[in-house]
Amino acid sequence: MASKEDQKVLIFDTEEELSISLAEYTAKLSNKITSHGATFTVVLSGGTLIDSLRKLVGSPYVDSVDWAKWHVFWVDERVVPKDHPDSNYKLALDGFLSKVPIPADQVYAINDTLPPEGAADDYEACLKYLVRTGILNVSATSGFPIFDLMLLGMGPDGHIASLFPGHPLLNEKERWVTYIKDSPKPPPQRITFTFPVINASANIFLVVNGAELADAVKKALGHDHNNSESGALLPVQRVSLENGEFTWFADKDATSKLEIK
Ligand SMILES: O=C(O)[C@H](O)[C@@H](O)[C@H](O)[C@H](O)COP(=O)(O)O
Repeated sequence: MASKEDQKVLIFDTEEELSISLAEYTAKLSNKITSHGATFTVVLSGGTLIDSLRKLVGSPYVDSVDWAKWHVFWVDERVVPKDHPDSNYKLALDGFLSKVPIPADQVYAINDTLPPEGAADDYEACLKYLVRTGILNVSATSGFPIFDLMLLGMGPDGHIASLFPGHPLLNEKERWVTYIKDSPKPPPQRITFTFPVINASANIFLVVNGAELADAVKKALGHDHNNSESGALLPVQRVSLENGEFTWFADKDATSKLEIK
């Protein structure tokens, strides 16, 4: 295990071992929260994250989790029909949600009949309604919603959610949910949580697998992470939890350029 001041980095020899640990950590966190009767609010990413969650829907974890208390959201979503191959909702339904008994009305997909602007407004309104009804807590300091767990992936350019390097959205300070129409990662039209919401999370598990992420991991976690000479921060480096725990789940390939002390 390595660590940067406020982050924990778990490094695994194989992706298989990573996925087992991810299931174990997720189930443990869920049980810790739901055993007190509370709901468990979980935010999913797209991409390979859903495959990394595969052990959670198998024994022993699938039987230990109180799925009835889960409320599921997306940190970003492509603005396509929910049955489209590019939909993060479809990806999660096929690979995860269809295998566990989370009540359908506790799974919050975007309104796929709206354009990006409307879909972002609608999703933000949904979150604000859930704050009013007590499903979501808000930070007393920032006023942004606090999710119990965000399960994130990262791109080779260090993007998380649909927050890409150099994009003005990185600086959004007011909105909870916004939209992008020129995503460098196809498809171009998406909605995404903003950094104030991501940074209000109680827990982030960031899953990084594969050698193609090694440069971004080195920049984010390496000893020159202050980037004094290597330019602007990567989006992943803008994760700075107000009052939460940020844990990296990384395989050996993704951390191959780190000098582990
Ligand atoms: O909608 C998306 O595309 C994801 O939310 C995105 O942020 C993803 O997590 C990263 O691009 C990593 O994707 P991979 O896991 O497929 O590498």
